[in-house]
This record gives sequence, structure tokens and C-alpha cells, in this order.
Amino acid sequence: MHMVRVAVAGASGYVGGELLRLLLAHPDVEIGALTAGGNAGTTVGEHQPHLVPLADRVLGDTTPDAFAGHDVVFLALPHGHSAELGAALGDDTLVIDCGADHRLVSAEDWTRWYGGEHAGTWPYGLPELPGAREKLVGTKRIAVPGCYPTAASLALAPALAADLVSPDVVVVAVTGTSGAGKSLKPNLLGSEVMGSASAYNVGGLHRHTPEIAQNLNGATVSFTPVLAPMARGILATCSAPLKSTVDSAAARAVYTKAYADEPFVHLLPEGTWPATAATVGGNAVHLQVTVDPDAGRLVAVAAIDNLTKGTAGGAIQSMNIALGLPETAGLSTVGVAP
Ligand SMILES: NC(=O)C1=CN([C@@H]2O[C@H](COP(=O)(O)OP(=O)(O)OC[C@H]3O[C@@H](n4cnc5c(N)ncnc54)[C@H](OP(=O)(O)O)[C@@H]3O)[C@@H](O)[C@H]2O)C=CC1
Ligand SMILES: CC(=O)N[C@@H](CCC(=O)OP(=O)(O)O)C(=O)O
Repeated sequence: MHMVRVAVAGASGYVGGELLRLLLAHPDVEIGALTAGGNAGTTVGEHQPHLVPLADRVLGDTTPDAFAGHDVVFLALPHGHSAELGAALGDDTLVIDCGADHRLVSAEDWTRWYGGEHAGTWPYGLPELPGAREKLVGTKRIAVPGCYPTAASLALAPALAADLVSPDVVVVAVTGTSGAGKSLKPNLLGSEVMGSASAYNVGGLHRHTPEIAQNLNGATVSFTPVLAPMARGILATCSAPLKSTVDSAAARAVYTKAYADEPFVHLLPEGTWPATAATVGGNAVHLQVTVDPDAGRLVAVAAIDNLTKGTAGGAIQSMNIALGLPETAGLSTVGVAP
């Protein structure tokens, strides 16, 4: 097979940087055009000092012409910037949108949570969800999930599919600061973040709420995000009311079966609980589940690296499926520790 020629729009950002880190190690890929917004004309090395082999590459302007002749174009741009570009690229190009523009099925939800007109729905790049992998095979358009929805949906989907719990879920998820992207925000200044954890968008206000609900077949979702002083990682603690008397062993058996063939979902040994540190840089989801009999609830905890399985790694996993490459090509479950 010929090398797959890949372009990255938004190559100066966090997601662009993580895509390139992974693509540099992908055996079937050659890296083509790299573009940015205001930083066009500067070098990759100025923004991504860890990407040594690309240090001298100059970032181009993000225009449809820049992506001519590429097999795959990753869009790692702010929300609302992907729709026009995606529409301008031909059906012979695989376009993978890391932003939110094409994730939601409901146009009404889009307008309520993001504002403006809905750009349409693309196949959803979370292959571990029931029915999702098949829709990615051969597709030319992929909507990469949000980072919180990746963790929360994989934590709860098996329990809902097996009818262990009612579709009325609570998700409290801790995130690292890179989830917010590189642009400066007052609440993300070092002195505001260091030494403190803070809840935000409390009361069902986070735009990932409808995406989690969509993934969980319309479940009612109470979602609270919490910002913590770390660069990478999401730790999602998820619970739902048990429908009948189920013990932890039975709940674990459901999860073991659901994810038995999933290369990136790692159900931890009984009694051990996920930690974000073990997922850093890897495409793994670390997962554990138990039952709280007094509260009558199932509790599942998932940890991911928001930039890897939570965006760039998941995007490459979905690319592999779309192109008919081995799903794990260029990806690893191995993290960086300590
Ligand atoms: N960070 C995360 O954990 C996750 C992010 N995502 C999504 O991925 C996308 C990228 O996020 P992230 O990398 O964190 O964001 P960053 O802010 O770090 O990077 C944004 C990138 O987009 C470019 N850009 C900004 N405006 C324009 C424009 N008008 N035209 C062309 N390029 C532009 C920037 O270039 P320049 O440097 O020139 O401004 C930069 O390369 C977003 O949609 C985000 O929601 C999804 C899941 C998780
Ligand atoms: C810390 C922080 O701000 N995190 C981001 C995570 C969302 C994200 O990155 O995903 P999208 O692609 O849907 O934007 C947030 O809560 O908005």
C-alpha cells in the first residue's frame, strides 16, 4: 500500500501537536501540509518544541487549496471553523474533524449549545460504542468525540446496554488544563490553576452534556466538570441507579465481556482504580466498575489522556478503521510514568 499522505490544520495547537507526535510514529503515514491561523508563516518548532523532526517546517495558511493532493486532512481548529473547510474538501479526501461541528445529531441541540446553524452530522469516531465501528469503515468524514464524552460514555455504555442501570446518570469529571486549548483564558493562568481544583459549568451547563446523552441513547445526564492542576488527563467518575440487585462481580463480568476485544480499553484488576498519570501519552482507557449497595448505584471510573484517546489518538484510531489499516497502527496503550 502507498503511504497515506496526511495534512493537519491547526498544527500549532495542542491537538495538532499531539496528532503530529503520533503520526510521526505511524508506519503507513507521511506528513504533508501543516497549517495554522495567525501563526501561519512561523515554524512548527516555535510552537511544538517536542516535535524535533518537524522543527523547521513552516506553517501554511488554512485554505482548501493547502490540502489538495492529501489522502487525509485532520481539522484541529476551534469550534465553528471546520464546517466551511470540510464542505470545501472533496469526497475523495478523508476529513477528520477534531472539533465539535459535526458531532451532534440534533440540529436543535447544536443551536442551543453552540449557537448558529448546524453543519450536519458525520460518523462518530468512538469505535468502542455499540454500532459505531461499522459506520467508520470506508467513511470519508469523521467527527472526533469530545474528551469528556469519550471517558463518560465508555464508562457507562456497558451498564446501560446490559440494562443493569436506569438511564439517569451522574458524571463528575476532572480535567487537566490542556483541554481548554492554547489560547489565554483568565481562569487558566498559572496562579489561578496551581494548587486548586475548581468546578465549572455547574448545573448542566457544559456543552458536552448533550453529546454524552446522545452516546447513551438519550439518557438523562447530570454532568459536572472540574478543572485540576495538571496538563493532561480526564478522570470521570460516573454512576447510575441499579435496576435490580447486582453485585460488583456481576457488574465486572458485564464490562469484561463488553470490552473483551477492545484493544484500547483496559479494565483494571479488581480493587484497583484508574489514575490519569498511567494514561499519559497512550491511547488507553483505564476503567473500573463496582456497585455501591447502600446507595443502590453502579459506579464506574474511567481515566484517559484528553489529548490522546480523548482526541488525537482516538482520531487516528478512527482513521485507521476508515482506511482499512490495522486499528492499532501507530498507537499504543503504553503511558508515561511516573
Ligand atoms: N484540547 C483538548 O483536549 C481537546 C480539543 N478538542 C478540539 O480540538 C480543536 C483544537 O483544540 P486545541 O488544539 O486544544 O486548541 P488550540 O487553541 O491549542 O489550537 C487551535 C489551533 O487552531 C488554529 N486556529 C485558530 N483559529 C484559526 C483560524 N481562524 N483559522 C485557522 N486556524 C486557526 C490555531 O492556530 P494559531 O496558532 O495560528 O492561532 C491552532 O493551531 C478544538 O475544536 C477543540 O475543541 C477536542 C477534544 C479535546
Ligand atoms: C479545561 C477545559 O476548558 N476543557 C474543555 C474541554 C472541552 C474540549 O476540549 O472538547 P471540545 O472539543 O468539545 O471543545 C472545556 O471544558 O471546554
